[in-house]
Amino acid sequence: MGGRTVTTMRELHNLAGLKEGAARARREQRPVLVSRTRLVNSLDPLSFFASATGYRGTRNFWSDPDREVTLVGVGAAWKLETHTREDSYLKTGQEWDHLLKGAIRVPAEAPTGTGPLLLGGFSFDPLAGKTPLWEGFFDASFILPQFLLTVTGGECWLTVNVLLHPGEDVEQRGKMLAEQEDELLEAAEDFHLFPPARASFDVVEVEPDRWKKTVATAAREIREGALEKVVLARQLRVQSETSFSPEAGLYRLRERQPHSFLFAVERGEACFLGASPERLVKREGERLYSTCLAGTTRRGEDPEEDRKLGEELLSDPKNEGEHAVVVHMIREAFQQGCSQVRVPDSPTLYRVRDVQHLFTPVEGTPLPETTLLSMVQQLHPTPALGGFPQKEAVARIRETEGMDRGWYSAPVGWLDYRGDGEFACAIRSGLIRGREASLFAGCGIVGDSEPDSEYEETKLKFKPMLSALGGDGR
Ligand SMILES: C=C(O[C@H]1C=CC=C(C(=O)O)[C@@H]1O)C(=O)O
Ligand SMILES: [Mg+2]
Repeated sequence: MGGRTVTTMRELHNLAGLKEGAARARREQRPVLVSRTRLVNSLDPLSFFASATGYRGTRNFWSDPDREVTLVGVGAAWKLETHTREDSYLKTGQEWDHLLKGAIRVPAEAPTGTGPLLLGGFSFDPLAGKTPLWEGFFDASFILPQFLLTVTGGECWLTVNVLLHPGEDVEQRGKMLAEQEDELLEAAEDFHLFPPARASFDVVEVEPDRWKKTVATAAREIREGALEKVVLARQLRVQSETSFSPEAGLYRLRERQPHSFLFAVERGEACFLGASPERLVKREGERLYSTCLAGTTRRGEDPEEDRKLGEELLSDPKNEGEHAVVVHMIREAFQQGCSQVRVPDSPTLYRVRDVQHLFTPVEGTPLPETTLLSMVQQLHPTPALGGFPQKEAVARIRETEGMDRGWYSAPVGWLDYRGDGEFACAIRSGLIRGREASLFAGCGIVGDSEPDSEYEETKLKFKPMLSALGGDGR
């Protein structure tokens, strides 16, 4: 009884925004976006993701390492999917701005991470050849979710987005949305998340010897001055007898990688997911943030060894070199796009479950013409993912890596109507499609890189995803 009354009230409330939107759509003879945001009962965002089974293929999950904002989008009120060549960042921004013109928000202001926002990302290199592996993952692919759950500041918000076309029956539309919304929330509330069981699967390393040779050649050419640094990645092919599940993967990643971004991008039958410790760029009003994360060692068996390894990393010239190239490039990009750029003089350590990295945060105040996406364009790929100089390094990866990176190490994240949002570098990640998965890991190669130790480094970097698939964390 009570539930029905609330729904009726809400339908009336919804209708106000929808009617205004419909009138505008009719007047301007174009689609108008209406977004309504409201507080809902506390929900586990993963339950919301997992129970939205009717929306498979469009689901997106995102969380920053501090768990300040967790976003789960299901369904698509609008999609942007392009295989463009080089201007996909700016084109995405233009299309988004166009859609937002005349958009109606009820209420007009709500917390960051609510309201109309896009979830998705970009491919690593739009100029690279495409293979069936990444089918469904465009060079730019963003979804404005039909339903967006936002967990922030200890509260849960639900945003419903609808694109109204001229002449649409809003009463009918409003009724349908309210029903779908109720169904989704009820399903999420009733859903019980259980720790997923261990899984067994076969792992095949794709041409590890060839990869080591490519590393040796790259290091030699770097010593000869061809370029300063290149990041070379390799792939594991995983096969199981049963289908891999994105929700089980996210569950394990959330448990085991508390200091990383968590992301899952579902497109069609496939899901790209991971737990990356690396921020590409974040915009929050008048602040822009990035991080330089490059240079790696393992975790110790005990606190003493861990500390010792960390100290060795901080003073190791090879890793310092790998890191310094990244700091140099990101600092320059910030100096072009921002004022008041702040970069510490020396790196500290960033520790996650399987590795420790050299870490330098970067901060600035964006110039008036600087947008989140213009910074993505400036930065991606940083020398932590591509190399330096950027164009030469990416061309080198395209020619020699011999695999389709797709979205691995590319920008993945979100962007809202205010121009705020955040993109992570999609590393420690993998693509699952039914009973198959492809995992990716790479290393920054510099002049004194040794193929065997870089190979060991990739083994550590595969661990989060092997364990996310249900392996024992080999
Ligand atoms: C390219 C990856 O890591 C980058 C990020 C941190 C440390 C790195 C390194 O030490 O080589 C890499 O530049 C990856 O995990 O696949
Ligand atoms: Mg390294």
